[in-house]
Amino acid sequence: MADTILVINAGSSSIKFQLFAIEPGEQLDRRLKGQIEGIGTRPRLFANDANGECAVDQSWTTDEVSELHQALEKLVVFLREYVGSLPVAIGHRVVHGGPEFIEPTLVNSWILDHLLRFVPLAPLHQPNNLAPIRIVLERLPHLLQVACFDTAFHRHHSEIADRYAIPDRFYREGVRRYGFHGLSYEYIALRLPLVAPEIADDRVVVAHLGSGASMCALKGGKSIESSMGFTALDGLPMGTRPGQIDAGVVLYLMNEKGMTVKDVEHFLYHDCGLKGLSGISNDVRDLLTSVDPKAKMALDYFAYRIALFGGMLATALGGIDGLVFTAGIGENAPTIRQAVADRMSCFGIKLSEVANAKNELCISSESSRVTCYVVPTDEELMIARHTLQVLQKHEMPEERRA
Ligand SMILES: Nc1ncnc2c1ncn2[C@@H]1O[C@H](COP(=O)(O)OP(=O)(O)O)[C@@H](O)[C@H]1O
Ligand SMILES: CC(=O)OP(=O)(O)O
Ligand SMILES: [Mg+2]
Repeated sequence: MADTILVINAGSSSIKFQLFAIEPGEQLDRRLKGQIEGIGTRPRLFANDANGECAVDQSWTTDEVSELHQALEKLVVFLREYVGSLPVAIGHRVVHGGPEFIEPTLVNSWILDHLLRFVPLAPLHQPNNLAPIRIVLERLPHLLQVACFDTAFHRHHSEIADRYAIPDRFYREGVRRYGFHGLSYEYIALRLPLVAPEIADDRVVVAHLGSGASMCALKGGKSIESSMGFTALDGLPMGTRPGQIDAGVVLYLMNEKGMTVKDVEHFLYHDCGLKGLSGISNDVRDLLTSVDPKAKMALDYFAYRIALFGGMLATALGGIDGLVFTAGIGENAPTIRQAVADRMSCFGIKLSEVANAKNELCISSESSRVTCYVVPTDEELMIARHTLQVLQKHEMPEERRA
């Protein structure tokens, strides 16, 4: 079998993974795609092979797999049996790279310790992103591991976009508007010339709507502004996170409600967003099928905020030529896309009802001034590409390195 790259995207309750073979001509060929989901609730490992056939579908009790480490053990057992050989490298999604990590980086224990410093800035993601790296470093120290950062794609924002209106010393120590979902936006930016060439070089707003949700302003394929900031709490409302919120609310919770810092952190990451607003669920599928008026209100609120941020990003771009929807909700929920488009009709956005209902690639109507697309994202493929590039540099003799 060809050399392989394993990609791990370890989230708050799931580990997504993909295995790519490195074919001649440095082509990446997907061999496996799967996840362990429901860690701590209904743990289940499933994966499909390159033909979309089921490679594994296995469930455990919560006693057997109650947390990420146990899920990783199960994944290793499966990969060892199914694949046999070790990958030549593992690429990891790491949500926060802080001010320094602006490109994919080969990890050693020094780098890992450095990345641990960003745990407070991404408490829902960073510990889980780093846990598999630590385990592999301990057990297989010679296996190359590459960290690919969600923040990196946004690190070339202008200073004005990167700042908060707080004293400069905080900016210098790293209190900046980083932005996230960069691997997804980078993938979309690379797809646009292939699937939407007429807007790829222009002013495009991309809405990554998944469990975490954000929007990005792309100018000529480069990120110039994001709805997210210092942490992945800012911007759009999400499954369990509120998005933009007056800092005064946090002060109120602490001063008037006696909540501790930890209470507030838990509240903002786990109890707010669509879940808090609806009191029903954080999952858009549940809200779309619910007849409860609160579900409708939460979805209206979601679409309203997406449209508001769309307007903000269009201003940053000096206009808007394209609107792209991606990730779990963006790719699969026509009703949400329609509600966003209706609220953004002042920009000349008009969807084709038929194309939108079918989740087609181009969903705008002929009369729309802005071309609208649904472009499925692939953060794992982006990570595999980065990992391969780092691998190539690493393996090249010193004198041939750029
Ligand atoms: N068919 C669908 N219709 C509406 N929403 C969906 C559908 N499928 C998935 N989703 C939404 O997508 C979310 C997950 O998106 P995803 O991009 O996989 O997020 P993440 O990678 O952050 O876990 C789910 O929580 C659900 O709300
Ligand atoms: C950064 C972020 O919110 O990621 P996710 O969508 O995976 O939760
Ligand atoms: Mg995600």
